[in-house]
Amino acid sequence: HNTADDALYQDLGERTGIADMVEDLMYRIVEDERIAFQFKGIDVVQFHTNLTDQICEISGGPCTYTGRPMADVHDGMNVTETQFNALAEQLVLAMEENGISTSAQNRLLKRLVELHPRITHR
Ligand code: HEM
Repeated sequence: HNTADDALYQDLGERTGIADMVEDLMYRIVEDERIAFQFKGIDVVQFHTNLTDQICEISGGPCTYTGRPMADVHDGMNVTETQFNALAEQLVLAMEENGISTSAQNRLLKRLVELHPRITHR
C-alpha cells in the first residue's frame, strides 16, 4: 500500500528490495578490513532485520523500526569518520549491485547522513 511520500521507498524496490541490498551490504562489510572488526560476533539476523526496517521507515515505507536507538547501539564503538564513510561506500556499491538509480541512492544517503552524529565518536 502507498503512503503520502513513499517515492523513495518505491525506488528502493520496497521492503524486499531493501532487504536484498542490506544482505549484500552485510557481505561487503565482512570483506572490508576497515570495518569488519567492528561487526565481529553480532547477531546477523537481528542486524539485517533492524537495518532493513530502519531504511524502510526512513524512505517512507510502511515499516516501524523496533531496534535500539542509534546513539545507544553505537555507543562505545568509537566509530571514526573513515569507518562511517567506508560503510556508506559499501552501501552505495550494494545499491549499485541491486540496480538502484543514482537519484534514489543519493536521496537515501542524505537521510542516513542525518544519523551521523548519533553514530560516530561515541
Ligand atoms: C549510516 C550509517 C549507519 C546506520 C544507518 C546504522 C544503523 C544500524 C542499525 C539499524 C543497527 C541495528 C540496531 C539494533 O539491532 O538494535 C546497527 C547496529 C550496528 N552497527 Fe550501525 N549503522 C551505521 C553505521 C555504522 C558504522 C559505520 C559502524 C562501524 C564501523 C556500525 C556498527 C554497528 C554494529 C557493530 C552494530 C551491531 C550492534 C549490536 O548488535 O550490538 N554502524 N546499526
